[in-house]
Amino acid sequence: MTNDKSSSPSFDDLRQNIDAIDREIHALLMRRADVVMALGALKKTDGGASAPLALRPGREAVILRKLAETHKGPFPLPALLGIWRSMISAYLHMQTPFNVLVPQQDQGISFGAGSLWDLARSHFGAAIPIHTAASPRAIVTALAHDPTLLGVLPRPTLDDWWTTLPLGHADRPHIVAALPAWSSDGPHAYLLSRTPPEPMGADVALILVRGTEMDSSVILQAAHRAGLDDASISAYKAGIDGHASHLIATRRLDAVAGAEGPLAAAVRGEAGLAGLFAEPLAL
Ligand SMILES: C=C(O[C@@H]1C=C(C(=O)O)C=C[C@H]1O)C(=O)O
Repeated sequence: MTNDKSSSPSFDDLRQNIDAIDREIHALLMRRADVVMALGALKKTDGGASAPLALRPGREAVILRKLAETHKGPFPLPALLGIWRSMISAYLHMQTPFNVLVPQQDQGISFGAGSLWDLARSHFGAAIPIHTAASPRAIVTALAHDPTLLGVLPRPTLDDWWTTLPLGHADRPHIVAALPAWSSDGPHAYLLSRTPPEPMGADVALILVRGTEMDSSVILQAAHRAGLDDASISAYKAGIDGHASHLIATRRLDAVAGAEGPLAAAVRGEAGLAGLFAEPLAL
């Protein structure tokens, strides 16, 4: 028989199947919420680490990387990663509420091909509040005053906000992630947070050097002498006041702390870690 009901499930059978799976997914999401909240409570009591933000950008990057490595089958990996990004942001917001700032993009001001708002929305998902700020620099200032804010900033070659990052004390805005989390052509934007940056496995460290040295090759030579053998200048800005800022990228995280002294000496200025980010996944 060709229309044997037992061998080919009906529309109803299949839809009931989907409903049962959806109930399981929902129950698992609620279970994950309980665990995340327990973790959030632990973060508040453990060693007095009552950070205003529970954000762990390194852990988030590791979760996505593992997902990309183990995924098989026809369901599109970007869709899967998008679900996880949205999920992680919502859980983070349950632990410690936060707001995201993106710079306003008026007509004529462009921070790259896409809009930073769209980039932020797809990174954080539907549930996270996003607001505009007057400028990228205004976001750096806002974060310095409010540790529950996150900022999505344009690439450093498109705007000089990075020259104003404070250096020195630990509780200051850092670059903690690159957006989007997966990309065929590298970062389009950086995520700024007061959360201290943490290594996550496939990282790029960014060192900000501010001083009087205008020649980037002098800075690079100093970086190489300091052990940053792969260092490259990722952005450069000369001021009208005879001062220049350089942003140096390196994967030598082990050498970063020691490099700051020699770099500061080379520019007769200051040098410090501007942040760390996980390389976007190249799918
Ligand atoms: C759950 C945690 O807190 C946040 C939420 C995460 C998640 O939902 O997986 C991951 C990292 C953190 O940003 C954690 O620290 O593990």
